[in-house]
Amino acid sequence: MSITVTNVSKYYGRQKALNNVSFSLKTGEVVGFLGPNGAGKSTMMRILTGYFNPSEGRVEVCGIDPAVDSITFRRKIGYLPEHNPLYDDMYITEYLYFVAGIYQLRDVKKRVEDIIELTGLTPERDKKIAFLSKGYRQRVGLAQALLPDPEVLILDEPTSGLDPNQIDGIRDLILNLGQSKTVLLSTHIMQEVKAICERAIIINKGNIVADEPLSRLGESIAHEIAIEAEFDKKADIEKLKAIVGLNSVTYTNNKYFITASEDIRPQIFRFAVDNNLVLMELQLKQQSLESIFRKLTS
Ligand SMILES: Nc1ncnc2c1ncn2[C@@H]1O[C@H](COP(=O)(O)OP(=O)(O)OP(=O)(O)O)[C@@H](O)[C@H]1O
Repeated sequence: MSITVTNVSKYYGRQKALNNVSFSLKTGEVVGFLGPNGAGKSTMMRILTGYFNPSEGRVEVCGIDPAVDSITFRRKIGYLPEHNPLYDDMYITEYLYFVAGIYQLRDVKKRVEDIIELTGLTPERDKKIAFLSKGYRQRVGLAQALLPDPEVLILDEPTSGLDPNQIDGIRDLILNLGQSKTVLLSTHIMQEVKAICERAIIINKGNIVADEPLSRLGESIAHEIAIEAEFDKKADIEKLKAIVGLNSVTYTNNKYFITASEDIRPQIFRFAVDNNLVLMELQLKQQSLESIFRKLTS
C-alpha cells in the first residue's frame, strides 16, 4: 500500500474535524478525495504530509510512519497545498534550485531542467513567480512537489480558481503523472474526478461516507435501479407496470423511464416480445456523481 490511514481522528480544541477515518491507496492509484467545505479534506491531507499529527490513529506512506522516521516519510510525498504558497520575489528556476537544496538533491541542474520540461514551465521559465498566471503558479507548485521524485502526490484542490484552458492543462499533467505515481487529489469539481480518478473517497463532517471505484459509486446508496426503454410503438403502460420488481414508470418523448428494485431488463425484453413490440433501446442509467455527492453530503 502507498497510503494507509487507520482510525484517524483530529481535534482542533473541542471540535472534531476527523472522526475515526480509515482508508488506503494501492501503489499507482489515482483517487479523488471529495467533500463539502469544512468536511476535513485539508486536515486529512495535512496529516498525510506530516504537517499535523493525528489526535488518534496512525498514517503510513509507503510503509513509513512519520512518528518513526519523519524525514524519509516526507521524501516519499510531494504536496501541493490548497493555496500553493510560493516565494513571489524568486524566479522560477531560482525557486526550484532552492527547493532542490532543501531536499539535498544530487545532479540538481538536470533534475530542475527535467521538472521544468515535465510541468510545461519552459515558456515562462525566466519569469519571476509574482508575474505568473494562476495556471503557471500551479505548475510551479507541482514542480516543487515533484522535485524529489516522490512516490505519492497529495494535491489539495489543484485546479481551484483556474480558467477552463488552464484547468485542462493541469488535468492533463496530473493524468500523465498518475501513470507513475500514487495520487490523492481533493476537489469540489465532479468533472475533474470523472476525468482523472479511478476511485472516489467522499468525506462529510469528518466521516468517510463512501469509498468506491467510480463505476460502482452510488450502488450502496441507490436502493433503486433506473432503466430507460424505448419501443417501436406505444406500450400498454398498465401491463408494463405488472412486471414484478418494477417500482415506477413514466413516459416522455417516446421513452419509458423505469425504476425497479432489481435489474429487470430481461423481463422488459420478454414483455416486448410477448406484446409484439420491437425494443429500440434498453439501458441501465447510472446516477450522476453530482447527485450521489449531494445525497451523501446534504
Ligand atoms: N487550524 C485549524 N484550527 C481550527 N479549526 C480548523 C483548523 N483547520 C481546519 N479547521 C476546522 O476543521 C474543519 C475541517 O476543515 P478542513 O479545512 O480540513 O476542511 P476542508 O474539507 O478542506 O474544507 P474546504 O473544502 O473548505 O477547504 C472546519 O470546520 C475548519 O474550520
